[in-house]
Parts: sequence; C-alpha cells; structure tokens
Amino acid sequence: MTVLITGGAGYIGSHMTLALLARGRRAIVLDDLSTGSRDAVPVGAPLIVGDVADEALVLRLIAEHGVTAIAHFAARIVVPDSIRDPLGTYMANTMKTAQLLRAATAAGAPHFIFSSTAAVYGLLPPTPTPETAPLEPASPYGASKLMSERILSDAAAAHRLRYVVLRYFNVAGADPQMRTGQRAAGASNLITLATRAALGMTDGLDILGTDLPTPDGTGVRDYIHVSDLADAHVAALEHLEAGGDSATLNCGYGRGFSVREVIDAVRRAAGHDFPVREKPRREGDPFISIADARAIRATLDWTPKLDDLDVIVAHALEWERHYWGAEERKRLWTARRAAG
Ligand SMILES: NC(=O)c1ccc[n+]([C@@H]2O[C@H](COP(=O)([O-])OP(=O)(O)OC[C@H]3O[C@@H](n4cnc5c(N)ncnc54)[C@H](O)[C@@H]3O)[C@@H](O)[C@H]2O)c1
Ligand SMILES: O=c1ccn([C@@H]2O[C@H](COP(=O)(O)OP(=O)(O)O[C@H]3O[C@H](CO)[C@H](O)[C@H](O)[C@H]3O)[C@@H](O)[C@H]2O)c(=O)[nH]1
Repeated sequence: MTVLITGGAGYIGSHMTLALLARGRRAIVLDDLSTGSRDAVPVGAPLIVGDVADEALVLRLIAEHGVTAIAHFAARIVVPDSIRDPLGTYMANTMKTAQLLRAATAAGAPHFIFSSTAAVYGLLPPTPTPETAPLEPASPYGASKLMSERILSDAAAAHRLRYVVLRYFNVAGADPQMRTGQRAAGASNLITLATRAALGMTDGLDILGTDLPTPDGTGVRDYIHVSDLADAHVAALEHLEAGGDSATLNCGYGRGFSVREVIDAVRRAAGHDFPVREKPRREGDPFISIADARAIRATLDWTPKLDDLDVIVAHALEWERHYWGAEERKRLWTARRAAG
C-alpha cells in the first residue's frame, strides 16, 4: 500500500508527503527536480529523480514498492509561461499525464489522485463556482489540466482504475511546523509576493487592478491553506481505498478575500506597513474566484483545520523568514535594486 507521489519535491506535493507519513503510510516521491528541490522531500520518503513519462521507470517503481495509488502533482504551473509556450505546456502536463496513466493502468495501480485547478472554469464563472459550471479555460495551462481530467476519466472507464480530481482554488501558507513551504524564488502568487514585500525582499507590492466590479475594487480569491489541501488528498485516497466512486471536486473553503484584505492580513502578521502601489488590472484575471465547496464536504471525510486568513498569512510569512534567512533576503533586495 505505497503511494507514489509525482512532484513530491514541489510545494504542494511535499506537504502531501508529510501528511501521508504522519498517518504512518508509505510514500515514494518521483520528481525530475525541474522546479522542485531535494530538500523539500520529507525524511522517510525515498526520492527517485526521474520523469513521470518514463514508463519503464514508473512500471518498475510500482512493482518494486507495491504502489497502489498515485498522487500526480508534477506539472508546469506558470500560467503566463503556458501562453508563451503552449506546446511545451501540453507536452509536459497533458501528454505526460497520459503516459503516466498508461504505466499506471498497465501495472494495475488502482487509485489515482490528480491536481487540477480552478483555471478550468475560465474568466467569468458563476460564484461560488460549482463543479458543474461551464468549463472554459482561458489559458493553455487551464486547458492542459482539463484535457488531463478527460484522459483520466476515459482511462478509468476502460481500466480497473478509480480517481479523484481535485480542482484547487488559491493555495497558500506553509507547513505549520515549517518543515516545508514555497521554495520557488520566482513564485508569483499574491500571498508570497506580499510576505516578501513585508520582509523587505522586494521594494513593495503592486495591486493589479483597483476598479474591478468587486466590493473594494480588487480581485477576490478563495485562499486555502496548503496543509488543509494536503489533508484533502489523504481524505481522497481513503475515500478510494474504502471503495468510493471516482469524483471531481473543488478544493477551497467557499469564501473569498480581496487583495486589500490580504494586504491588511500581511500587515497584521508582520506588525508593520510596507509599500503598496495601485496598478492596472492584469489581462485575463478573473474578478472573483470562490469555490462552491459543498461537494468535497459531502464526499470526503475532510474537515479543514486552518481556515483562517490570518493563520494562512502568518504561516506564509514565517516560512519566508525562516527559509530565506536574513543574508539571502538582503541579497535579493540588493539584486532587485540593481535591476531597477
Ligand atoms: N500552486 C498552486 O496555487 C496551484 C493551483 C492549482 C493547481 N496546482 C497544481 O498543483 C500541482 C503542484 O503544484 P506546485 O505549486 O506544488 O508546483 P511545484 O512546481 O512546486 O511542484 C511541481 C513538481 O513537479 C516536478 N515535475 C515537473 N515536471 C515533472 C516531470 N515531468 N516528472 C517528474 N517531476 C516533475 C517539479 O520538479 C516540482 O517538484 C501542479 O499540478 C499544479 O498544476 C497548483
Ligand atoms: O502581484 C500581485 C499578484 C496578484 N495580485 C492579485 O491577487 C489575486 C490572486 O492572484 P494570484 O496570482 O495569487 O493567483 P491567481 O488567482 O491569478 O492564480 C492562481 O489560481 C489559478 C486558478 O484560478 C491557477 O491555479 C494559478 O496557477 C494560481 O496561481 C488576483 O486578484 C491578482 O490580480 C495582485 O494584486 N498583485
């Protein structure tokens, strides 16, 4: 009963590995370290450096370790990169998911958990957004994930495979014990950027749009703590192991916060102010993105423990401080100043 975690050296996969080990489960990590980091893989889970599309390798791992479930996190995740390089994105996300599924079905691994995204819903979904909302991804990234969902459901229908697709909303925060967190220097998500601005690693934060049709004019998102998200994966695995049906579920808390509310939370956590500039809206950003989270609550045995923006932001800030260290923060700040 070993779980193969692809992308387990990355941000979310490393949290799921911790969550599994905490339950006394066996986990192995397959990661090519393209964006992940060796240090992120928790002690207790062997790391195999390799590609999810290496079918011979995956077949060998399944046989040698007795793999009964695959949690597939490995992907290229940067939306603007997917617009610049759609073919690379489809190859990395969609084709490689198909290749991984070919190995999984050939070896008879019965359970599969897939990391999808709210980006499958497009720019103007109904809010809160149910799983039945129109699927109109606005980027190759969202489309690559939607196509993977379809491939997975077709493969499951034809083989002895059951799955849970989790469509994440906005993932943030870090392990409360600071064992792992966001390690990408180039991370572009709001909470990471705001905490780095508060720590003086950058010269401030841009609010991307203050004239949106939202209560305070800034974008609204459903921020979910990464450790709660990891627990949702474990609950999804246990659902499948208990004989539960395949399911596609939103993964969010079902409530939203604006950019200004996030900034206020970061100011509270840091105990001081930091520079904030008002800029035009970002092309292709949804105004509001909030999960209709009823289906996940009804389907999985999952109770979020960290549904509090102040907690999410405090953990993100503590991680940034802990991970980067004072010297590195100073170096990043100086490099940023030199770059203008
Ligand atoms: N971070 C978010 O806010 C968010 C939101 C929605 C969905 N997701 C999805 O969650 C998953 C994990 O995202 P993350 O934020 O942890 O990203 P990440 O970049 O930190 O992790 C991805 C990991 O996959 C590895 N990888 C990439 N291609 C690989 C390959 N071909 N073979 C083996 N390993 C490979 C990378 O080295 C990295 O360790 C992704 O599928 C992403 O699309 C993330
Ligand atoms: O410097 C910034 C960065 C972001 N924002 C705003 O903050 C909100 C959140 O933006 P993020 O970049 O943190 O997240 P997105 O909602 O754009 O995207 C996230 O959710 C998507 C799903 O909808 C995808 O999964 C994507 O990978 C993931 O990063 C948005 O209103 C955005 O305009 C700012 O004001 N300033």
